[in-house]
Amino acid sequence: MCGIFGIYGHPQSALMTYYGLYALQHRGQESTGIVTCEKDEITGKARFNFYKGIGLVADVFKDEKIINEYLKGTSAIGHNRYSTTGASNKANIQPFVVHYKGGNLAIAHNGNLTNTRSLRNKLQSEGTIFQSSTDTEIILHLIARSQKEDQIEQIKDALTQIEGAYSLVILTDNKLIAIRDPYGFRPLSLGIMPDGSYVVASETCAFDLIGAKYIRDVLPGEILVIDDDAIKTGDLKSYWIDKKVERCAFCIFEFIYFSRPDSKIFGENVDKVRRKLGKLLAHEHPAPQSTDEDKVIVINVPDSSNTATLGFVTESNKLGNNVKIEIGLIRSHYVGRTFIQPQQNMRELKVKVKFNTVKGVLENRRVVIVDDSIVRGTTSKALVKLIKEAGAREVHFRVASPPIKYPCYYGMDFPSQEELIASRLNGDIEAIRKELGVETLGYLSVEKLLESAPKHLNFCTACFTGNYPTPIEEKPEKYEHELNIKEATERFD
Ligand SMILES: O=P(O)(O)OC[C@H]1O[C@H](OP(=O)(O)OP(=O)(O)O)[C@H](O)[C@@H]1O
Ligand SMILES: NC(=O)CC[C@H](N)C(=O)O
Ligand code: SF4
Ligand SMILES: [Mg+2]
Repeated sequence: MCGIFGIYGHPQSALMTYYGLYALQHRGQESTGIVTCEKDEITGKARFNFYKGIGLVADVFKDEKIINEYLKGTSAIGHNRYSTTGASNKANIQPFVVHYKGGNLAIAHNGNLTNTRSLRNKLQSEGTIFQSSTDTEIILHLIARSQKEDQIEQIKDALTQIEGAYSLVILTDNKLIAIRDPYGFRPLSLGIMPDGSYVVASETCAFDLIGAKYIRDVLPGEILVIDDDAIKTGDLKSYWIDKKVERCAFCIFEFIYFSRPDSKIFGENVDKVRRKLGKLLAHEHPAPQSTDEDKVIVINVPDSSNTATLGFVTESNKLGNNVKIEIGLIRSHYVGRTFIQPQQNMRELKVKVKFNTVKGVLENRRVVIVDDSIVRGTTSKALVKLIKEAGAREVHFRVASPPIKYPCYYGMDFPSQEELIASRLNGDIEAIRKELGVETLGYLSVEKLLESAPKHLNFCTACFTGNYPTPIEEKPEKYEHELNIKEATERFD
């Protein structure tokens, strides 16, 4: 996950970044930060200002003075973090800002590197001092140590050494650079503001909020440079990462869960794909048959399964099973996404705090509940319990994605394989059904998942299939670079 944003050539770059990050809040809720580049009026020299904190965008930047007075400058980058390498602590808040032989440099990363261990060991043995326990910091050291003269060449040099998933925004004294790894795991889009300044963001919903127009995606393997020249001429320069890959591997989970339905990613509307997931789920695992006296009700798990539920219901009715869509769960909007909370004990509590049932709707009914995914099973188990307690006669669970059996090493903080319910129970659907305590359970197949997404694209499906598109010999672990694992993991208790 993680939300990244960048803007170049705008008088209110910090404010636009604030709004951009606000729209991307769903991608990371642990910490946030903004870096701006300000030109000194007299010397013309660039100065970087930054402000970062633990928490949500609106909380960290609560004091308006930070955006309006302190974070001056016409270019900026920002980051919302959902940690995948390194604890959820202050030292790991992005963007990272450094000063090196090429001037100021700031970086924000969405994704996860798969060769962090070997690179970090190598750099450390050569004397490098690390300030954080993230994978992202490695990129900075590799840029700074490059022997190349030209800054873009230094960046290219660094990128050929890293492996895994990375969508990046880099801010320098005179450029905004947007990068996507050659596999294109994570999305990154380019847009233009009405005043001609350029923006890049993880998802296009950030453009809608600030009035930017979507131009195109940053392409897999592309290093897109936006500078004063680009603003004047409209001619953006592209460079390419020197690494050939057999095929792209766009993260299909972006369509299932990560991205907002009002975004366009990988050139496709998320809403459209999500509806199709629901539609095909209705074909593969129909709701139990309704009768006129006993209509089956279908409920969504707000908000991430809303669109798939619509698809499921519309298709069920088309197929002749007259089900009724209902709002049976009410979500408190003051609780964050439970799944991205770092600690298990807090996650369970938050499911209860987050959802309540509408008893009048559920009482004595046969209920189909549609969710986008089951990871550990924490949410689903708790929800089934709540729905049964509300008096439902039967509960049928439908999942708009296949069973998650393998860990993700590319920017999704899936738990260890033992914690994944589908892996723990060896993919035995009947055993999962029993554990959830439902009458029937149906997951979408990998085949239908791929049918829902644009056919001409190549996707990563590793968490469902175990087919990792890149080498993963190192099997990176989130906390392996912490000096004090206990302290690092208990911070949110
Ligand atoms: O099996 P689990 O480990 O419980 O995780 C699966 C749940 O996590 C996500 O929801 P989450 O509540 O995190 O966020 P959302 O509100 O965006 O759906 C997802 O939509 C599932 O409901
Ligand atoms: N999910 C992400 O994109 C995280 C970015 C980076 N790997 C970090 O942990 O900070
Ligand atoms: S393993 Fe799953 S979540 Fe990770 S990049 Fe691949 S499809 Fe996305
Ligand atoms: Mg959910």
